[in-house]
Amino acid sequence: MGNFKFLDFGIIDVIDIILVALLLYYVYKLVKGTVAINIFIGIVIVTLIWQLTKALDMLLLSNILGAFISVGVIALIVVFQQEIRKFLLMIGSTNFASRGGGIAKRLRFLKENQLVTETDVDAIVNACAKMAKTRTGVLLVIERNNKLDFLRNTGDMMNAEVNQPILESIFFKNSPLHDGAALIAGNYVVATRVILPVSNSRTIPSRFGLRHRAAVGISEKTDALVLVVSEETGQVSYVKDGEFMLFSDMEELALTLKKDLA
Ligand SMILES: Nc1ncnc2c1ncn2[C@@H]1O[C@H](COP(=O)(O)OP(=O)(O)OP(=O)(O)O)[C@@H](O)[C@H]1O
Repeated sequence: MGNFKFLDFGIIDVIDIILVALLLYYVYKLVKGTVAINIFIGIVIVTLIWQLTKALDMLLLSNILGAFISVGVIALIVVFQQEIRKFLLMIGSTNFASRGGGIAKRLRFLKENQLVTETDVDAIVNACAKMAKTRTGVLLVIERNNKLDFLRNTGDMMNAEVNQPILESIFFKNSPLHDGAALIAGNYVVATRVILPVSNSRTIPSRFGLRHRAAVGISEKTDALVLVVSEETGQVSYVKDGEFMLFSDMEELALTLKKDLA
């Protein structure tokens, strides 16, 4: 019976399993669509085999796998440094720092079933719609809980209240500011010509170039929302958590943005 001690189940074991499942789910969400997903799946398989060999008392194999896994922790930190960074950012800024203020913010801005946000979403969406018609390339990053100060230094600081003409003049083809991304925090354009990290994700269709890859890149690393207008097709895309959404209905886009910013 000694061999089947692991079958004794208590409430703590159930909680333990649920927490590990949650942890695995969030790690999976972080690495989904990146090359790290294959490494993650490999680690899960090796760990399962290791646990199985331990349970079956296969000493030699379990010792070899155990040694491999303990050394592998250092390799993991190197391989997953981007994901670990995003995970810590998520824990540090999304959950604790903003929750208290979040409820007050929601109450303050939720009027008669209308979502009112600090950021002038209508000005942003109208500007994108107009620039889509004129095939003007746009890359707009909207800050949420994760601070994007590390990006501001890559471009030029600005402090202009968000409105449609300002956005149109930033991305106007002959404007010296049109290259790179513009960064919005609150209701201010805080930087232009910002260089974003480019995503290596293999799920991005090859017809999308660097502008779109940069949009996915920053949304994978932070909780920022990104709007892209393609210079080639005039297509408006909304990027969140590394996922692309193509929008042709601007009212629907405005509503989605307001919900995500509320
Ligand atoms: N890492 C980056 N950070 C910020 N902006 C970038 C980055 N990479 C490219 N861009 C912007 O995207 C422009 C080039 O876009 P490119 O044509 O490669 O992308 P695309 O996704 O095909 O977009 P489009 O459909 O508009 O052509 C650059 O001129 C620059 O303004």
